Amino acid sequence: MAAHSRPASSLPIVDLEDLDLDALRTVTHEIGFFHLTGHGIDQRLTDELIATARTFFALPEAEKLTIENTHSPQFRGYTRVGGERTQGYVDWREQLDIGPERVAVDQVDPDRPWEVLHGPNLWPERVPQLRGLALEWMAQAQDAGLRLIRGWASSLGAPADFFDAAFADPDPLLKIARYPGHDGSVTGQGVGSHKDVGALTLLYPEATSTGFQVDIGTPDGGPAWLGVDPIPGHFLVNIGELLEVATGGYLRATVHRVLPPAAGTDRVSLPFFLNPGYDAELPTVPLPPELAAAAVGVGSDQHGGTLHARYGLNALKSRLRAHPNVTERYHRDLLDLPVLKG
Ligand SMILES: O=C(O)CCC(=O)C(=O)O
Ligand SMILES: [Fe+2]
Repeated sequence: MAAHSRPASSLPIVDLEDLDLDALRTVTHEIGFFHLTGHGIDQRLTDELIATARTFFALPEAEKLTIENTHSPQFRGYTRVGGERTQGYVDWREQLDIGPERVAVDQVDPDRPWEVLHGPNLWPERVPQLRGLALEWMAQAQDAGLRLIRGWASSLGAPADFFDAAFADPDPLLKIARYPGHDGSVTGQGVGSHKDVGALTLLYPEATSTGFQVDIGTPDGGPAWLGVDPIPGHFLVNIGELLEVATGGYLRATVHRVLPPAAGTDRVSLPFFLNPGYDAELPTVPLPPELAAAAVGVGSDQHGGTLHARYGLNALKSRLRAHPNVTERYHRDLLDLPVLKG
């Protein structure tokens, strides 16, 4: 446990229907996390997706492993409990990773190694309704995310469409995650502390779920974990490293983690990562002087490495680290690429 732990309390609420740009900018500068309402994502669809995800996770392990990500050079499909790493330590969750349905690239351009991430999803035959539900839900989440992106651009004094070109053909990622209850004997890590690597994350946690924590930091730079309880019907939103880079650190990509739920319970969540296309680079926002004065500069990733403005590099670096089994099987050659070492 971190030295500083605080009881669960609420983050500010942002209403996307009636967006207060000053409030949006301030909360993203100061905390980097908020609850979102007015998002327009159909609650019945969300509930149905969660229920269908639970049907999938309840399948026999052997059935789920028919779509294990070890069958996907694009890191799509199912990750078994214990199959993922954050900061080198094992995470205690199982998940399905879903991206845009694309054709795999035959001849990857060595200057654009992230092309290895383009490809098809792996869908469970036994739960055929998952595909349509997940893709429809992702489309709705993407609409909400793009409205937020325009809000941030406007709130920083740039034209609302400042980032639009980078999101013309985006590469979002939906993780459907389940954290099994755990008695702490193997690990205390549901998912370890990290910043998200894309532009922004819309997270839907089930209303009763516990264990999500945000590092709001102590004045002397130490960790201070704030437990965040879900508000029914709301999403939790945070920005990722790309928006931190694009604003010289004015907007904050904040470290967060999930603790395993108590033994005998579990937690299902839908983190949706809205990202530009892999090839795209987010343009740097020319901040007005009063905001530029408060920009702290860009931090490093959780390994002390460089944050990249080009999403493909950030994404590939994080996928290679998080899923060593897929990396080992298909992408050993990429580990030697100088651009991915930093
Ligand atoms: O499942 C959650 O609640 C959060 C997961 C998360 O932070 C992530 O996958 O990046
Ligand atoms: Fe995250």
